Amino acid sequence: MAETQSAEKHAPMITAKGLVKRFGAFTAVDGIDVEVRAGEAFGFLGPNGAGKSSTMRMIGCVSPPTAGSLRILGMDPVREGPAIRARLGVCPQQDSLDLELTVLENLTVYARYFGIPRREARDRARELLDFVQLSERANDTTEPLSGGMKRRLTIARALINDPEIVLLDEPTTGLDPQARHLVWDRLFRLKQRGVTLVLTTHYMDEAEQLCDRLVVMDGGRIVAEDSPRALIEEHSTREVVELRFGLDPLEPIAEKLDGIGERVEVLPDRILLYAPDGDEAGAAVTNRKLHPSSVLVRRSTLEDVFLHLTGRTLVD
Ligand SMILES: Nc1ncnc2c1ncn2[C@@H]1O[C@H](COP(=O)(O)OP(=O)(O)OP(=O)(O)O)[C@@H](O)[C@H]1O
Repeated sequence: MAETQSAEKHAPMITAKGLVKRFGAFTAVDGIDVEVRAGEAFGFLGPNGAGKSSTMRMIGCVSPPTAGSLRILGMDPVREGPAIRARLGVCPQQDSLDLELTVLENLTVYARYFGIPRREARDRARELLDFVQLSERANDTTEPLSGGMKRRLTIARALINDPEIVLLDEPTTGLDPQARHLVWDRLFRLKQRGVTLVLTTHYMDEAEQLCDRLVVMDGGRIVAEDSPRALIEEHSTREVVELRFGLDPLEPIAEKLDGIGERVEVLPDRILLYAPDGDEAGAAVTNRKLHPSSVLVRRSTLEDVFLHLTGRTLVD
C-alpha cells in the first residue's frame, strides 16, 4: 500500500508520447514527448502558431489527439475525460466570464458544474476572491473590471474545484506590466501550495519567471527542453551585446565583427554579439573602428535561445 502511494506520488501528472494533432491535412502538433511532474510549473514557450494551444486543448480533454499517447493523472483523456476534468483547473486564452453576473456569482455558478454544494461553493468562492485580491469587488458586476482583474477572476474560477493541475493558456497576454506582475505573483503562490501548473506563453520573461522546466515549441515540434537557466547555458553565452548602427546596412558591419565573441546574429534593426564578457566584446568592436549609435550589454535570455534554435525571434 505504502509502495503504491509512493509510486503514485512520483508518477508524472501528464505524459505525452508522440502526441499529434492534425486539422485536416495540416499538422498543428507533430509528435511531441512531454512529461510534467507533480508540483512543478511546466511551460510551453513558442511563437504564435507553434501548437501550444492545440496541445493544451488535448491536455484539457476538449480536443482528442489524432495520434500518439496521452495520460493525465494516469488516465486516458478520451475515455476518462470527465474524471480528469474534475481534477483540472482551466484558464483559457480568452476570458469566458459571464460579464452580467457579479464577481462572486461567476465563481458560485461555475461551482455548480462540479456539483459543489451551495454553501461550500460560497465559502470557497470568498476564499478564492481573497486569494486573487478581488474581495472588495465581490458584489460588483464583472463587466467593468480591468483586464488584469478579469484574468485574476478567471484564475480564481479555475481553482473552484481545488484542482491538482491548473492549465493556463497565455495567462498574461494583453495585460499591462503591473497587472502581469500581480498575476505572476498569484501563480507563484499557487505553485507554493503544491499545485502543478502547466502554461503556454510567447513571453520569454514570463517563462523565465514562472517555469521550473519548459519546452520550446516551433512549428508543432519541440526544439528544446530544460529549465530556463539550463537552456540559456546550453544554447547561448552569458552576455549579449546589442549594437545599433542607425540606418547603415548591417550585413557588411557584421562581417567586420568576425572573431569577436562566439556568435553574431543580424536582426533587421540591430546586431547581436554573443560573448561571455559583453564589456570586453563591446571594447573590441570600438577597437575595430566601428561606431555603433548605441551599445547595450545584457544577460542572455530565452529569446536568445529561441533565436539560436530557430533563426527567428519569438515576438516579431
Ligand atoms: N480548429 C482548427 N482548425 C484548423 N487549424 C487550426 C485549428 N486550431 C489551430 N489550428 C492551426 O494550428 C496551428 C497551431 O495553432 P495553436 O493555436 O495551437 O498555436 P499556438 O502556439 O497556441 O499559437 P497562439 O498563440 O496563436 O494560440 C496554427 O497554424 C493554427 O492556425
